[in-house]
Amino acid sequence: MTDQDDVVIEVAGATKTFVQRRRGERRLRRERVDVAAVRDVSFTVRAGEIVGYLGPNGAGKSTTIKMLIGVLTPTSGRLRVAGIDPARQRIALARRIGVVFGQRSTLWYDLPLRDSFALARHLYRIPDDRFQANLRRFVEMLDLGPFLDTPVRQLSLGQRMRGDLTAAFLHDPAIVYLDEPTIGLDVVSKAAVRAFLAETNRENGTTIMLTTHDTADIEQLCRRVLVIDHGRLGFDGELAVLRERLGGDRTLVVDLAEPLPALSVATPGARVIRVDGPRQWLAFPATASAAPLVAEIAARYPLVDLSIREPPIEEVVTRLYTSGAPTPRPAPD
Ligand SMILES: Nc1ncnc2c1ncn2[C@@H]1O[C@H](COP(=O)(O)OP(=O)(O)OP(=O)(O)O)[C@@H](O)[C@H]1O
Repeated sequence: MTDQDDVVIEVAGATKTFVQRRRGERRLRRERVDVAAVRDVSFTVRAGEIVGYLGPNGAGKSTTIKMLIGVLTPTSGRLRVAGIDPARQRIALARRIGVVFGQRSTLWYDLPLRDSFALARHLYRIPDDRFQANLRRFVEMLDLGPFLDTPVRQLSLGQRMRGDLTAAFLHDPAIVYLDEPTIGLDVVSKAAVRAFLAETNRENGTTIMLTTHDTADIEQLCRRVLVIDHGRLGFDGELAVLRERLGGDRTLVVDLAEPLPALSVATPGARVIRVDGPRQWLAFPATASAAPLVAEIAARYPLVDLSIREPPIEEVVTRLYTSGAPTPRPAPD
């Protein structure tokens, strides 16, 4: 199998321009304004990847996903999902994909959860053995047993989201798009959603594209991220690379044999930022190796233990959005 055979999502030079009507300068009449929501975006996703699709509000994330599921037709460019042109063969594509929008439910509000699943089975013509096996597994993983007979409108947001996830995965889709799947959930539900996504990706090889503003989702699920801003793809690569490029400082935490005043270190860019008894925190550039700093401290002070902390991903993403788009980088091979 060649690398190309593995590609399940292909976006080549996709552009989507909306016409918006705005009041003109002299407020006499509304003017037509072209808004390029997505501009010349290209990327590919391989089978089995979990990709985080990030960007500030209005960046073009939803527009991209809507083109990928065939709801919007691109103004120009080419999209292929599982070999299918989404806008032209939306129905054929529906069998291959699942979609979860955190803010909107695909479940039937007046029906018990179980009936929404039965409808999905009917709609997607899921073979009975497959349906039963998937349902059993997902209900167990997401702890949905106690709610199966509850009408959806009586479910909490977290219970409803777990129901939506089940509905999206029941027909064994090859690709699932999730738009803010953990928005508004408590920590327990967030953890359940993330564990479910990680497991279905691992066990079923489901390709997952995840739009989120929750940096813990990214941290825990996505090795690769795409960052879009003002409709343009600004970064495509590993989260670790993004962090390295924009991360600012890492922190070396050292435990000394005794409490000491702030250590005086000569390693360029390193400085003590906090002292608490025998423990001290030293910031040093994320792009630098920790080795010289560790060696210096070990040689000059009674070092007992150490650990290195990466900059929080929140900080990295904020930096990315506020610093302008970094140099585009081709998708990793
Ligand atoms: N149907 C539409 N008609 C006109 N303009 C639109 C339409 N849909 C989106 N836009 C515009 O396109 C741009 C991108 O919107 P999009 O919804 O794709 O952003 P987003 O990255 O998903 O944002 P958010 O994080 O807020 O959901 C915005 O400027 C938005 O106003």
